[in-house]
Amino acid sequence: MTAPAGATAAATLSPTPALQVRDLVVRYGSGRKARRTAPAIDGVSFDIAPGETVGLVGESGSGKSTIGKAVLGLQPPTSGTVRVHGQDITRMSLKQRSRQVADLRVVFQDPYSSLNPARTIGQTLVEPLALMGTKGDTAWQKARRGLESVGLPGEAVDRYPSQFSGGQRQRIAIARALVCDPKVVVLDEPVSALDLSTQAQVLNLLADLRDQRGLSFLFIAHDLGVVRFLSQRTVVLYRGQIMETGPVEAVSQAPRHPYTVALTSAAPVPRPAEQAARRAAREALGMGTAGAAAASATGCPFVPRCPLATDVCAEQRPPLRLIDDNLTACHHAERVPAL
Ligand SMILES: Nc1ncnc2c1ncn2[C@@H]1O[C@H](COP(=O)(O)OP(=O)(O)OP(=O)(O)O)[C@@H](O)[C@H]1O
Repeated sequence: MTAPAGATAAATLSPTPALQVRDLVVRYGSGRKARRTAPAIDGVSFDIAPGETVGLVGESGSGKSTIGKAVLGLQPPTSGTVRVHGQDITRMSLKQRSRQVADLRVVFQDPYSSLNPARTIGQTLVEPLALMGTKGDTAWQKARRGLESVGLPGEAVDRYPSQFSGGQRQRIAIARALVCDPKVVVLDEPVSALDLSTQAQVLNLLADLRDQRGLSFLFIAHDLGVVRFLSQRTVVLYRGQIMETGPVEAVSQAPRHPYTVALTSAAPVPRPAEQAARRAAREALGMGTAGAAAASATGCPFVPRCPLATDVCAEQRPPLRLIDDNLTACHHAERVPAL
């Protein structure tokens, strides 16, 4: 596999991906100002195979949600393509997508704002079905079965969102996403608004539904631990570019890129000694308080994190070079001492 130039690295390529993102560039705004600012997404490519879950991780502002929005048609890409089962959906309007692309659905982060409080659960579930041409009793039966498939009683169709807990609302949001039998679901931080025990229940439910139905998930999350639970592969994003991709265990346990190491070290850990070691690792990479100041002074996200880099790069983008097919890194990265 040959990765495109720059920071782009295509994840595993399957012959008929459920979702294919190619050379995606997204710039916010318009006109000269937009052209002068760095793109929010800068040449991202990855595939998701049928039945596969790919975890998209990165710190806040790295561009995870922008990729999710571009895939869902909520943010038009500046260039690049998004294909669902081979169908190029990049230039379709939202209306066209909702009618033609039954294969693609989303679960958002916040179960409190993603459900309309004025509608019953049943009305919320039959709406996407009606758009696809399923109406009347058939739609209501599907809605009841949809609720049962996420562990809620079918009679809940007559109730309102305010009558449910956060975890139950997220189950309803999952039922709404799955009621049209999609093949690909974008999960945009689906458990980050939930408490820990509810997170585990919802993750288990998602894993079961994926395995029963052969679903493909693009699973967006900050938390590598959460990603590890559900995903087969991980894509690590930083400043709109892919830094590292690979099997989830390899990326979590033996990250090859300094940014992934730092991201792993940001995940909460239970033991104080381990926490202290990880904090030291983050400082060594310049991702602690001191490093953040240096990074913002130069605009280069990697060189200030490399303890050996005294000849600080003045480039606005990281001086990336290809180490192998799946990995790009700062030219100083290999000199960062092993942690
Ligand atoms: N509507 C917008 N207009 C202009 N810039 C935006 C807009 N939405 C996002 N951005 C910028 O695009 C970049 C990527 O943002 P995005 O929300 O995709 O990141 P993220 O990784 O999802 O962050 P978080 O985890 O905090 O949600 C950021 O620099 C952000 O400021």
